[in-house]
Amino acid sequence: MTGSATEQTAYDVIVIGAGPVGEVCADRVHRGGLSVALVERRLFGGECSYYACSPSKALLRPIHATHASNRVEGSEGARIEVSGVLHRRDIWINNLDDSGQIGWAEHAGLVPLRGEARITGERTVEVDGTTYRAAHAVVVATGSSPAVPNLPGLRDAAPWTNIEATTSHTVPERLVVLGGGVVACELATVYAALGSQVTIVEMAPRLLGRTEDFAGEAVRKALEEAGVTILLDAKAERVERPTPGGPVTLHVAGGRAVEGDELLCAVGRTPNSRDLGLDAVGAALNDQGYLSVDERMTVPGVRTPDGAPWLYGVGDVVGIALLTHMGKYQARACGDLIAARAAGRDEDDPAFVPYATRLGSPQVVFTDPEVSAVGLTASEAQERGIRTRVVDVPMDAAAGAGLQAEGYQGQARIVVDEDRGVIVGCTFVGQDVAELVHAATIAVVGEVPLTRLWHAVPSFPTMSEIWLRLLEEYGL
Ligand SMILES: Cc1cc2nc3c(=O)[nH]c(=O)nc-3n(C[C@H](O)[C@H](O)[C@H](O)COP(=O)(O)OP(=O)(O)OC[C@H]3O[C@@H](n4cnc5c(N)ncnc54)[C@H](O)[C@@H]3O)c2cc1C
Ligand SMILES: NC(=O)c1ccc[n+]([C@@H]2O[C@H](COP(=O)([O-])OP(=O)(O)OC[C@H]3O[C@@H](n4cnc5c(N)ncnc54)[C@H](O)[C@@H]3O)[C@@H](O)[C@H]2O)c1
Repeated sequence: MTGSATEQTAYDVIVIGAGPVGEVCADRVHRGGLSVALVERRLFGGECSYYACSPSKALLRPIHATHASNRVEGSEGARIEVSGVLHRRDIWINNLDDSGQIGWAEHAGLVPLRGEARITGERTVEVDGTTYRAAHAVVVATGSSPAVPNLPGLRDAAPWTNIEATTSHTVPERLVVLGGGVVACELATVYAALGSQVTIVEMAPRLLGRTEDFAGEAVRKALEEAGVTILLDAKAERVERPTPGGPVTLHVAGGRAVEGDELLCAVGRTPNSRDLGLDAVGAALNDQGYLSVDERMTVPGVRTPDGAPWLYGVGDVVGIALLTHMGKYQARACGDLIAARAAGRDEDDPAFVPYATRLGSPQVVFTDPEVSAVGLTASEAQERGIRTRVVDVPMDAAAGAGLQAEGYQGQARIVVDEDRGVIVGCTFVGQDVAELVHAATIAVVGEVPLTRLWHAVPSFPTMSEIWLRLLEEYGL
């Protein structure tokens, strides 16, 4: 605690938003010896813990386990039990009770404050009418919300977003999904397995547009085999829901109409950057509304009269990588930097710059097949002018994949920078490929020369032997 007259309302640092990113940043700052207030308007733990990562993955795991079991001779017959799957999800989101998360914050030495925060001046934050001062820094970690586009009739139709789709206790008979990105594909996998008749309406020509083409194609094929109808190149035009809670119709360009019992809107995110008072202190938002920060997660141009930076942004609200693990990476770097600056220590330590994002963030899409990838796709590497060589190998080239499932299907790709002899991108598609991506991340971020990587021998008979096959195919 700093100061005396304002002793009850002053902290060294105030972190706004207690999602995973805000929590990690606050913890890191506190470990650096500073007092921290952590403000949350909804649930401590954030979107990720209650409406995004945790519930979606809790719902998907039984589906993956069942499919995996049924693909192995001798263990067929596993089946989904809907009530068990939903119960497991409820346990993972603690029935939307955040007391455990608040307990963690208190135990970690943080001061949790419940309420809506707004920046009202230099290092000053108001929370539901009470003003708090930060001696050193304010961190904006307010995350993002589901985007709901201005499609005629859409808002009036009360569409589901990830919030309803991850917490529902009922399974709609027919679910229309607007969008074909990560949220759409994962939640279509869930609801198709729970028994819904699912239709995906995506305006682009393919699913999972940010991944390698073969990944989106494999997921499309698998979803169709699971009974999902997929409309690509489909421009949604308007929505009708004459009776609240009744059937909902999505009209698509060309005269086609799709009817469902619920409509899930999964077309991206909107940063929670408005109504925070950011303009008044000189912070800039980019054209999509994300808070602009420099490479040290510091908001440029916002300084104390002494010239000290005091405003920072981390996580979804800065829009650099909308992923929990990448936000937490920013939070660790930012929290340590704030503590160093407060102590007058050297701020040039490279650890304060989360530079690995530039090389490409790792991501796992938990569809079946899974897609795990890091770094650049082949076309992104070519667009950057890198002299690339693309190496493709079917996943069943590794004996471990064949053991994992009868008739295992999947593909692995590395994108090699030929001038430097290092991998700049890697994608795996197939059952259980999630855990393969960290080795790829080490290769990409570590910029490990292929000639050195050749000496990293994968164990027999694991799926990791795909690395050996990729290097052999490359010519090593
Ligand atoms: C369905 C779905 C599944 C996902 N699955 C994954 C996954 O498997 N892996 C992965 O890496 N990423 C996943 N993501 C992305 C991930 O959820 C986000 O990247 C992550 O939640 C970002 O964390 P954050 O702390 O920045 O923001 P959030 O989790 O959004 O938390 C921000 C918090 O700030 C609070 N807040 C906002 N404004 C204020 C204010 N003015 N005052 C006080 N509090 C405020 C909000 O209430 C919220 O609790 C998924 C996203 C979705 C939608
Ligand atoms: N497993 C994971 O890591 C995971 C899981 C879910 C979400 N996320 C993160 O959350 C973020 C948001 O995911 P998302 O799926 O909402 O967004 P997204 O940007 O990944 O996909 C949105 C999709 O909606 C389509 N679209 C946009 N407007 C449309 C319209 N009017 N009609 C039809 N289609 C339209 C786009 O073409 C795109 O394919 C992602 O950036 C992702 O990184 C991560």
